[in-house]
Amino acid sequence: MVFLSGGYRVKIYDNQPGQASRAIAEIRKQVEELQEAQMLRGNLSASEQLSQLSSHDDLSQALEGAFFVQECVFEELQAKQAVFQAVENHVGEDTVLSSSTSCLMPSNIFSLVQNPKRCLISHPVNPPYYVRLVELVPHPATLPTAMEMAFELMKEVGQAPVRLRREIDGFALNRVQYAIIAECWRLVKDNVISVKDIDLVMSEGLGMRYAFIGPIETMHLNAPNGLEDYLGRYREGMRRVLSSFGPTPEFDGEAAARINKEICEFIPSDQENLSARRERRDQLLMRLAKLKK
Ligand SMILES: NC(=O)C1=CN([C@@H]2O[C@H](COP(=O)(O)OP(=O)(O)OC[C@H]3O[C@@H](n4cnc5c(N)ncnc54)[C@H](O)[C@@H]3O)[C@@H](O)[C@H]2O)C=CC1
Ligand SMILES: O=C(O)[C@@H](O)C(=O)[C@H](O)[C@@H](O)CO
Repeated sequence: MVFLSGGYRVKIYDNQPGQASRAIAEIRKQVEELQEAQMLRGNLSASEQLSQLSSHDDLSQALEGAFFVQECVFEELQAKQAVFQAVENHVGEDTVLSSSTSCLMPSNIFSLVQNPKRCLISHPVNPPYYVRLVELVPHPATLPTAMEMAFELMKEVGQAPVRLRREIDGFALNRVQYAIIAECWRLVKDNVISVKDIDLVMSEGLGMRYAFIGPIETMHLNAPNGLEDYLGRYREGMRRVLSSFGPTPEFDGEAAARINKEICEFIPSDQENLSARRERRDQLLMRLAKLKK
């Protein structure tokens, strides 16, 4: 949907028979609903965007003419390795091959690829149509031209790409996200705060600021004379609090059961309720994205 909004021809392949055509039906439904709600991205109408979309049960047909591949298969290393081995047989030397992986290292994913110079990670953030960040992470052999091409493509289709200078486990987004999750989990596990309230700490606290400015700029703006002033005021407190971070908590056992019970109390886990809350989330994210323009 993001690439369609940028006016590109998009060809979908899935190795489950019928899955790609089901995706087409779902995308058509969503694109038409977005246009109805005046939330459709890009300059083309829903019908113009959908005319650029096709599904294929044959991988070579799907790849014919492709200059960029966005792999989106299961988060399983062997599955991704097999996909890129197959894909490489049907594309030109210059076609950029990218993976959506959240956490698998590019040097592992592309380890079986003959020409890894054109391979990289382009990690979106769920839901990518409304959260525009894309992390571009190079394989050790990735050419700068491949990173540059992916960066320009993502900008062109309205995403917000960032570039990592080298691969690292979890990239940037999930390293930060998991550090936050670890401390939130610990505070709830240790009965310091409830699940609902720790989520409000983010959504009504840090998230309000981080929706517009990042952590470092927040520090810079939080003290009269900028970042150095902030560090002068809070360096000791930061050191003391950070030194209290114990080992990574276990995400299972009694704490997990209790936390799951609590979240299901304020977000009932019936599918209808979850779908309604996702729809509300997406509307708010789209309004926030428009506000930030
Ligand atoms: N959905 C999202 O918003 C985000 C997803 N990701 C990453 O994207 C990838 C996909 O995750 P989901 O979106 O949850 O998709 P999913 O796991 O729901 O679906 C994966 C699809 O890949 C297909 N597939 C599996 N093996 C295949 C093969 N060998 N050839 C062709 N198709 C194959 C399956 O039939 C299935 O339709 C994962 O690596 C995930 O970490 C990362 C960030 C955001
Ligand atoms: O929050 C995210 O989008 C990231 O942690 C991910 O990359 C995870 O894969 C997952 O949320 C994507 O569905």
